[in-house]
Amino acid sequence: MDTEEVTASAAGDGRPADAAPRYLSGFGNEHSSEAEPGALPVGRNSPQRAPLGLYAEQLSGTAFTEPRAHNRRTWLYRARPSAAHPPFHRIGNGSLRGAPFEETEPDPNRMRWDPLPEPPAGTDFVAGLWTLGGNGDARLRSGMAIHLYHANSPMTDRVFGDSDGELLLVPERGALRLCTELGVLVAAPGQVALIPRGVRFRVELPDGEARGYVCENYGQPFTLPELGPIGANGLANPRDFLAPTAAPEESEGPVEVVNKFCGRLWAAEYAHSPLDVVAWHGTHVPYLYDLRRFNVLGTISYDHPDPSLFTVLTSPSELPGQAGVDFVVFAPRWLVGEDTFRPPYFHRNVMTEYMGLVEGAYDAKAEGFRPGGGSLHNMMSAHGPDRATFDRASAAELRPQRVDDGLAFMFETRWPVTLTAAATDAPHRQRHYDQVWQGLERHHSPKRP
Ligand SMILES: O=C(O)Cc1cc(O)ccc1O
Ligand SMILES: [Fe+2]
Repeated sequence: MDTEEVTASAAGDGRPADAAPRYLSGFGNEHSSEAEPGALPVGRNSPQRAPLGLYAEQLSGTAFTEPRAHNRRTWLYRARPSAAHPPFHRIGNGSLRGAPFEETEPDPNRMRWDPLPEPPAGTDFVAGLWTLGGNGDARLRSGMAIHLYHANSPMTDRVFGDSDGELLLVPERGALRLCTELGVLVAAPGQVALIPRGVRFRVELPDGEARGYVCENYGQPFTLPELGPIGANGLANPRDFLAPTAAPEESEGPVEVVNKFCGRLWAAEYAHSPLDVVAWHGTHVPYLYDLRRFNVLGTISYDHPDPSLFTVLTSPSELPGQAGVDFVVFAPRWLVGEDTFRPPYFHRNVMTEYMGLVEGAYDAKAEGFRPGGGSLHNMMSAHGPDRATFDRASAAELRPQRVDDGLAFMFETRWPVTLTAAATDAPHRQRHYDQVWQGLERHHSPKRP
């Protein structure tokens, strides 16, 4: 039996329950699932002979010795051990890059991009990955990378696994059907999915085409932020995170297993599908989260709180409060602040902010920030409302106001982001982004004492 099964319709993705994958609810749980009764050993992980002739295999996402609260590992019971494969050989990286990022000089300028252009026909998820930039070093398991994807073809006879980090997928157009070693997750725009480090998966495209964003986190696995004085509830609620249930694939090979290892792609031809896990239990699991389930908190008196209040997931670093990367969502909410400039304020931030837009518009930008596009405000760069937004919000009548015309998000990282050459030179980079802050007039002349 699986632990606490729920259906995707309970997850609110609008799909009929019978066609939907079955999910397990909870964040960080010791989940378990078996596709056939008796496949999961009882009372031990490594019996002399695993049930049903399966092979037992441990997948460790954290060091064996990490504290219990952080430890992540999963036991897999599979038709063939992952070890049964020929050597990996290098394959082309396409537009995918990894840290350290050294193709360009770190640039303090504010940047904005339009959505990725159409890919050539036959582009699958892996081929459709395009790296914008990042920081840290995958070899030191530290830092992060920002990728976008645009794909129009399902992955057939190939699966992908990332040794460098976990992948937070943020669909913007078209759902992703993620067939993973632990089962199936369907992530539609408005939802996010996380594939843990090393977990292999294939991406199918139920809508024929898919576009979105990826945060590749080389550092400590994403976890829920502390709630401090907020109390025991709020922000992203743990039970809204959904893990898959075992869904083994039968297919014999050949299957190309693509492995991202220290920034480069390698491949080995397996003679069987590596998605052949019949049962599993553990904590190193993929999950799905519906951003509209986020419990948005904000002021009920005055001023604009810092967007840390919108943190869905955080990857802590060794410095308290300085995340390797935070995933932050600007979900529909009410604004009621009295005598308050309500949109995001002008600011310069030691943390680096990459923003993307899943749909609609964002309340700091009147135009130019498009769904599928993105902006980068690197360490200490000055940004905030564009001129049109400043003028509008400074004059607005301050009634309770619902902001529900968009879904924006931010990857906020402790270290500056260095761009790839492709991102710097991209035809879809907006060359005149600075102009959105032009025309902010002087309204005051300081008086000399
Ligand atoms: O720059 C941005 O739009 C993100 C952001 C939003 C906000 O409400 C406050 C600070 C901040 O960096
Ligand atoms: Fe900002």
